[in-house]
Amino acid sequence: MSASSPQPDPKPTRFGRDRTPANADYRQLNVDDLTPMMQHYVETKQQHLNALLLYRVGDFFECFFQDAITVSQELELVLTSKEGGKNIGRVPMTGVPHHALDRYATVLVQKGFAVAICDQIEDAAAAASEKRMVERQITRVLTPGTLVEEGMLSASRNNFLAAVVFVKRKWGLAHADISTGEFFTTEGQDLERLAQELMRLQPSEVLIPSSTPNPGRLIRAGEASEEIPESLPRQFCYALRPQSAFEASSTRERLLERYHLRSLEALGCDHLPLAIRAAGGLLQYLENTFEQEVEDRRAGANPGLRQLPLQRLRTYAIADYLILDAQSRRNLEILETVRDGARHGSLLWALDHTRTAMGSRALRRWILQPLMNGEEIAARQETIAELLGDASLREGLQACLKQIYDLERLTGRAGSGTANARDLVAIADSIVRLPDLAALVADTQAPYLRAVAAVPEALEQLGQRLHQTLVDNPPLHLKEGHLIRPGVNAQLDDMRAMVGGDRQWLADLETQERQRTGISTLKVGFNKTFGYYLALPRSKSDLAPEGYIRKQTLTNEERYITPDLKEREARILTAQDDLNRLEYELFLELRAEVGALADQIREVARAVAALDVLAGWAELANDQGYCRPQLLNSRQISIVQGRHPVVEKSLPSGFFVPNSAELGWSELERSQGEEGEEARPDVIILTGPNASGKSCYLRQVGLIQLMAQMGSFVPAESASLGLCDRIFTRVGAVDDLATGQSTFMVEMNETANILNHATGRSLVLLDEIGRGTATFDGLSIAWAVAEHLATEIQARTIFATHYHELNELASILPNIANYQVTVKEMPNEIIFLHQVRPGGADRSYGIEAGRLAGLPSSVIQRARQVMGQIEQHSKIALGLRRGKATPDKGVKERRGRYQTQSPQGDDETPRLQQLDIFGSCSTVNGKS
Ligand SMILES: Nc1ncnc2c1ncn2[C@@H]1O[C@H](COP(=O)(O)OP(=O)(O)OP(=O)(O)O)[C@@H](O)[C@H]1O
Repeated sequence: MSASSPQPDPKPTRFGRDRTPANADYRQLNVDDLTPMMQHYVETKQQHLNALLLYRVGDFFECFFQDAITVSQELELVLTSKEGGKNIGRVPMTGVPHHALDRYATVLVQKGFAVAICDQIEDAAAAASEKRMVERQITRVLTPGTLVEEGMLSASRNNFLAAVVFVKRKWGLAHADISTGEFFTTEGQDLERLAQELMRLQPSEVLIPSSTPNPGRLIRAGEASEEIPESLPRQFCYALRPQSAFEASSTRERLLERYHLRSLEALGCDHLPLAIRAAGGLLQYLENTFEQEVEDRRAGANPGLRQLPLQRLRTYAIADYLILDAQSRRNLEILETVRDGARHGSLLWALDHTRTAMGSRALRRWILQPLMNGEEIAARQETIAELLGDASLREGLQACLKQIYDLERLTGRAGSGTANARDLVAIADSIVRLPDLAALVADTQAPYLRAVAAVPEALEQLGQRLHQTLVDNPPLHLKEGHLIRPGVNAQLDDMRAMVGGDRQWLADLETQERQRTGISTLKVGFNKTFGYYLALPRSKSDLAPEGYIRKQTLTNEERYITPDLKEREARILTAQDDLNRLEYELFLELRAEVGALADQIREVARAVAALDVLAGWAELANDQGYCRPQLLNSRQISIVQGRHPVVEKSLPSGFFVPNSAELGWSELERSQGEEGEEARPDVIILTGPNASGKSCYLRQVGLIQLMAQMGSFVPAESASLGLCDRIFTRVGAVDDLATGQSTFMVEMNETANILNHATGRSLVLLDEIGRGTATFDGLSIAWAVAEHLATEIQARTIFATHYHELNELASILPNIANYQVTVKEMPNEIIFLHQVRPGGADRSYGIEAGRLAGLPSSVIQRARQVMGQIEQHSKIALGLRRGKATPDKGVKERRGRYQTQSPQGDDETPRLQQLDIFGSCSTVNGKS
């Protein structure tokens, strides 16, 4: 039994033949036979059929019937039983202690369950004295996508709830994070795009219209269901909603009403019917699960309606952002590494120099949504440039940002009525930093710096008021006083003085009674059961004076009360209750004031978060020597001496070998057949030995392009980059056992996806296509894919391969060039230079790698023999060439630019020497 689960019932649960506890299904029981509490439980459960119901009984939240079985299994708690009523017998039961509710509820929600919490809303003693059942109410329904509670959320990522609607291949998608208030909607044409967008958002819960008789059901991640279209990813939790929730006119009305508008034009979605339906359906769900009247008679004051803290709906277009599909995100290790799924070693890790939780969430969003708009990119770049040029401004800002708490989420909790006093103090502590931030940026120019240059007066006043009202370190509990400073409210001060007087009387009583009885060890004490008492050691109990009424006997102590003491006690306790109630009321007023300013606070919070990201990027650019890329409206990709942002960071300083890249044959050149300075290939065939750095190079080009479109500076000496609409990668090959697909099929699916969706504006990074099948099949496919990309799509492509035969393509097609990663062959070893140079490699040194990996020498020897024979006898039929790909004369001449230089070209020796000096070149035998 878990230490924190309730005491087992002495009577064990009866099990049926199938090992299911008896009476697990309350629908098969006669409700009238149930005890009153069980009847109430069942009534409540019937209103929340799709949630697990946690029902407060004393110090525990308990579950009964089938929920008890599920919860005990999911949380590994002991399943016990409780008497259900006359003729009923025992029903399954489990439970968690009330103080551990959040922890257990979080686990259930993370596992994809909805959890309804039914709490006691009055003091149990009051109900007991009137001999009636204590009143309970559903106080919160938790679902994966509707959390605001601290401790249930990760600070560095959004918790999105999404809603989708479809009409044939058209779709609408809305998403919201109620912990930060963000709310977005969009619509599109192609279901594959919808899946990509969901993969970007990684929502915790997706609402989907359904015509089942049981809408509201949650389909947990990975669970099979016919309700979910095949094209949608299965790794999310889906909540089935009735079709009516997404109905066109009611969703429009709901949005108009929410935002007090006459037309949705102001929200930018008036012309997007599916975006409206998705947003309206999402809003309805939130209103149902989140907005409700909260009553709590224990406190005397009523927190009232829990508001839904949503910001204004924002409409966006998928085409406004560079598309990076899930596969490419994975291959480029954007959020986590492929090997172990760790953040350390990912692009996110390399780019994260933020100081606030809001900043770290914004960073994640920006990384997943690189821009297509040159002006927006320029605004970010300008801010970085200004911060880069002024180290003291940057450091000052970062020091100030460090002291700003998570204003977005704190404000969300204030707006929704779930914030405690510490949350409000944290808001105040953050708001009072804003003028410092504004002062620091007073003389700056860049847009993101100007955005924090003025602090709204209302916020400054709010910060002061919060500080003046709340004590510095308030307790977590709101209903036990000690929240409000003296001098804030005259009535409160009077009450405190009165209680203080009575407490002094008690303190004096101890001294008086010690003197009167002559017992120096006499004490005045308090406990919850008996209230105030006078305590004497047992050895002195016969000295107890007249008038002492014995109340309790302990091993070493006798406890007494007196009529005077009881009278004072009644006064103190009543006054203390009144005092706590008044403090709570004052707190609620204050919280509502913060809630009323939520929009303004969040606007500032957004600006702070963006600045935090950019200040971090400026720091990174400064530390790592990044440059400001020039963004162009052409197909050009020119990177001079580029580096891989993550590999570089993981190697000792100076070890990474920079490489340049030129891609993107311009239309002008193509039409004029010109050979100017600008001539660049569309497709690079990249060859080189195993472990020479091919994958690293192609990833580096992709990451530099991505970083540039995020608005960041990039690891290069200089870069001129045309905006990309999409980056595709196919790197490595793994079996997708979960979907039953072989390595080769996964590879082909991904390749098909690229060929079907890439455009002339895309960047395609292919690593070893075709290696998962027989050599000739693989080579033929690789050949055809490269040809298709160069001729049909003309996408900028880097194609890393060990099929050296592909080097032939460059002599056929004008926009293909060969590059290789060079090595230096020594008598007993190969030195990796990691330099990308024009020309094609003719060896992979795979057998060398095998030798150094420890293959038996007999195997190595035999492999060399076999290779010699194959090289002698095999000839790849180059009849694979396509007629239309025959190059013209101009092309043959241009080809020399890419091909004639040998790998052992002029500048190789100096590089080798330089590497030797720094000891940075690696060798296949691992020595440097
Ligand atoms: N430019 C570079 N400077 C320094 N080290 C590098 C560079 N490029 C790659 N490396 C190092 O070489 C290792 C191997 O690189 P990479 O995986 O890119 O090789 P590869 O050519 O793709 O190999 P294979 O063909 O076997 O897949 C990397 O882990 C990295 O540590």
